[in-house]
Amino acid sequence: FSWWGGVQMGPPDPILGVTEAFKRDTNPKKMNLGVGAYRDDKGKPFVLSCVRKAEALIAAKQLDKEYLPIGGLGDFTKACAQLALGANNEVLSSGRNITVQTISGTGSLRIGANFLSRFHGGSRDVYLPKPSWGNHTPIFRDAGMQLKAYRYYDPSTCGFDFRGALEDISKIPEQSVILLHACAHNPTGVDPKQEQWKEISDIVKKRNLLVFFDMAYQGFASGDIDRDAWAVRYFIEQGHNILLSQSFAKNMGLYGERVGGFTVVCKDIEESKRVESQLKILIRPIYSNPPMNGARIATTILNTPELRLLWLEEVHGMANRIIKMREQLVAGLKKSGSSHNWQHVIDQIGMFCFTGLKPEQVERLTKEFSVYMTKDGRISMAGISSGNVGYLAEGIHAVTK
Ligand SMILES: Cc1ncc(COP(=O)(O)O)c(CNOCC(=O)O)c1O
Repeated sequence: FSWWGGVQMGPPDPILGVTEAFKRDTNPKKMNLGVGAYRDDKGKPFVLSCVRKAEALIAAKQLDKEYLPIGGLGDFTKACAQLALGANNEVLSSGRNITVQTISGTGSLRIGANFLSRFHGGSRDVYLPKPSWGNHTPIFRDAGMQLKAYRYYDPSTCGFDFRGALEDISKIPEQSVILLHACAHNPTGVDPKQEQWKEISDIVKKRNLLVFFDMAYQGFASGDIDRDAWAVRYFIEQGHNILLSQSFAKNMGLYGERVGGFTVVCKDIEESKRVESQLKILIRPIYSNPPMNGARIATTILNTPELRLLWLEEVHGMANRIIKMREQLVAGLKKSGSSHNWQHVIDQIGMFCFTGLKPEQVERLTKEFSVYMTKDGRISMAGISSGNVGYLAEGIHAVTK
């Protein structure tokens, strides 16, 4: 007897599906520009040496395996909030934030979505940039929120549709939730300039919107942790009591360790205690308490001066390699004879580049050159190395000339 005759075969995840197709390709020149995970210049996954050193320090302590509290490792949540807000941020000294350890950035977004669904009386509507990270939609939808969108990417310039964004945001009903990518927008790599963030902050305040910042790439975008957190800190300074999700997947390379944090900035410490109590009640029946290993690694790095310094060098190094690949790809396109304007490849920031390739051009690039990427023309810059950037430039030129 079948219990599950009614279960349909679901579509493969658009991002992870690309990797499956890549694996099946036998072309030795094949390139996987799909998944957003950093690779070094040899195309290999990269474990930061500050992580290895932290692991050795932790192992030497012979710590026990007792449960963490529901909200996670206390030293981690403190260091996580300090990293995002800056150590001497008024929010931290007045204790009006509550930060819980989550199952990486996805877990943080989902806890935030569930919290909104249960406690935000304002509106069920969450406004995402158009486009946004593919997983944002099912995360909020499955938590019972309604998804709406505001203009963000301008295909005609492969840049930021600032006017369109302001126009749409100025029409968002009061007390709706607006999701903002703090830096390194996924999938476009397009970030507002600081002057534009200031106007966005003003209009968001005028519309009395609840801000949910997703900061999955702090330090990985520009190479500077303070610069990448500028928008988050500016909005808080302007009086927005934000929600914030953080991930250490990319900036510490802790992908599979699932290290993240969720922060609610409250009116005062009394409110933060009430919110904390409800976050614990929400988390307990989902996974009870979070995994300790990755949180211990991140905390050891952040709180050990020489490891923190080493981390800052290594995250700067990762960002720099990506920026260099952007420059080399554009140089390669010019050398291949392309007459298009590829400036957006250099102007965009973070793991991804929205090339502007049309689906049929993506199709040809895959068929004729075994270059794999998502249909929207997004490429993960991390998949490019000094060894294959020339080949990629030839391929993109061939399908766009
Ligand atoms: C904007 C954003 N938020 C949150 C996350 C959450 O990441 P994690 O749950 O791994 O911390 C990610 C990770 N993206 O995954 C790479 C890809 O799109 O191919 C992200 O891009």
